Amino acid sequence: MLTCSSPHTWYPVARRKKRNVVLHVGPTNSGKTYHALKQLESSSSGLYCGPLRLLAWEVAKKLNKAKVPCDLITGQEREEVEGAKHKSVTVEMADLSSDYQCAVVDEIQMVGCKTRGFSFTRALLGIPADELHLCGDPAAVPLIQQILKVTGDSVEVQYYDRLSPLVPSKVPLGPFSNIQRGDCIVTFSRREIYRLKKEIESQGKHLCSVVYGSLPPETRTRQPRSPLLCLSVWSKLTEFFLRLQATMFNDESSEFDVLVASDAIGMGLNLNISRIIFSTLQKFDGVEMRDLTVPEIKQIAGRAGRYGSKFPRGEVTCIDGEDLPLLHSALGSPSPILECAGLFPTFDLLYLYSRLHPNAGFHQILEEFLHSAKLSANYFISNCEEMLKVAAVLDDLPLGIHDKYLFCISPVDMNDDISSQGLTQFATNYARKGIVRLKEIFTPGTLKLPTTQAALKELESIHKVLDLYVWLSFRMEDSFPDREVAASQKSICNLLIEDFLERLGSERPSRKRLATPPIYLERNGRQCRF
Ligand SMILES: Nc1ncnc2c1ncn2[C@@H]1O[C@H](COP(=O)(O)OP(=O)(O)OP(=O)(O)O)[C@@H](O)[C@H]1O
Ligand SMILES: [Mg+2]
Repeated sequence: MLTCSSPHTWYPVARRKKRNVVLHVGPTNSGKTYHALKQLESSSSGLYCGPLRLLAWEVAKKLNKAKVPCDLITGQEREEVEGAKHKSVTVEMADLSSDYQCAVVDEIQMVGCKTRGFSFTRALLGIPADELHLCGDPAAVPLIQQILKVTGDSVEVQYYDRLSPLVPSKVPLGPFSNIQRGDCIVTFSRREIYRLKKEIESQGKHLCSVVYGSLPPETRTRQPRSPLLCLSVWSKLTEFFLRLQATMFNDESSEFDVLVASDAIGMGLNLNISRIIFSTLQKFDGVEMRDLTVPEIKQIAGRAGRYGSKFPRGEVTCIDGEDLPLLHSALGSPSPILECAGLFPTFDLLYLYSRLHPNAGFHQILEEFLHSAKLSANYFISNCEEMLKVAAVLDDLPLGIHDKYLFCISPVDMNDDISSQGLTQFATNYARKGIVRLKEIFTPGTLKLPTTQAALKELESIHKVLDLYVWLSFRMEDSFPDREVAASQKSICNLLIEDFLERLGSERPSRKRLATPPIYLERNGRQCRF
């Protein structure tokens, strides 16, 4: 029986090194990432792993600006820079086969996340770097030290203090006329985000940028909208505008001086926010409505008053006065100590297991592996329900185990009929012909502006299918050759969804016609898993 009790042995390349691990820990806005990046910048080769696509972008931009050529790699995009020996990636994309002089894993407390934790654990155990810098919450220190006891690495902890004050307000926001330049209102439903934006803009004093996480990071442009126009250029344009808009809120001369965002902004980002205003301290977590946790409240609040920004003092408050006691107590409490880190078997391990059970299907292999996994107290097995559903579908197809593994970790939403049908179709066509043309499942140029909630939902599902195609095209380039078309249709989907949401029950504010730049961040871990 194979066990998961020694996951550090899954990564022999990293184990051949004695890594110098430095843990940079402290409150938000204390310079943890800054100091780790300084080391990265001065190294001959390096890797930055972040939890968000925009953070990976922020770091790539910073390094390139400092004349350190740096590639950007996320689940959905690759930008290679000539001569680059550095890479900035979303953590799921970390390449464990190359040697690095220096690597940074940001927001390392995410090892404890139910859905994405295993990717942080994989990076923690598997990056073969001489120097490994881990940035995050002090609550992760005992667990990381425990995990690294068996790796032979040296571990040093550096503590940091907040660089600029963060002041919880004694009073709630009050009327919306109290909104000021640099405010960021945080809420958790997309409908609420657009409602708040409309309410703020109807006061006639501010224009709002929008950031949320349920869609991938693309943004509206006011470019001509014909799907026939420059298909291959379209997705690059939206990517460009995302970045332009991400910097726009930071720009003092910009008219978009207020941000309305979901908790997708709650990690690491350095935006010019003066005050965080929680519209609520409750969110739906996919299963139930619950209060935000202490770390969530602290992370989100920590976006206000970033050191070096034009707001040297951050403030935080709520719309509802009844939320203030929870806000104050959370900001005054330490995060609970992390007990265990997420884990998911590597392909090599599953392959070995399948050799021992040659007649078993992939679903059975995965299921038995998960049942028999004996974990040390430091780990938990990540939630794999979705993957088991995919494995059950794939077992009817003549696919190799590596292909099955790849489809299983893809960003499909098996609870969405259209998305799961998309996956089945892609896998079937791939098994039959070895090549999957997009037009076999989707006709480009047929996307329409939704007029009902049902049509909106359908468009969101189509978006997921296109997203899946793009994801697969990055891993099986020859077999999924229509990436450009899929990516541009995906961008058009985003434009249409956003148009519908902005129109939802609202007239545009009379002050001026908006060219509002929404910014979508990734929050769904499955989006860029690998
Ligand atoms: N010594 C320094 N000199 C100049 N700027 C700094 C210094 N330390 C930090 N900064 C700047 O302060 C801001 C906050 O730093 P940083 O992003 O490293 O904080 P952090 O502790 O990683 O916060 P979070 O927990 O939110 O990720 C950044 O814009 C960073 O560039
Ligand atoms: Mg940071």
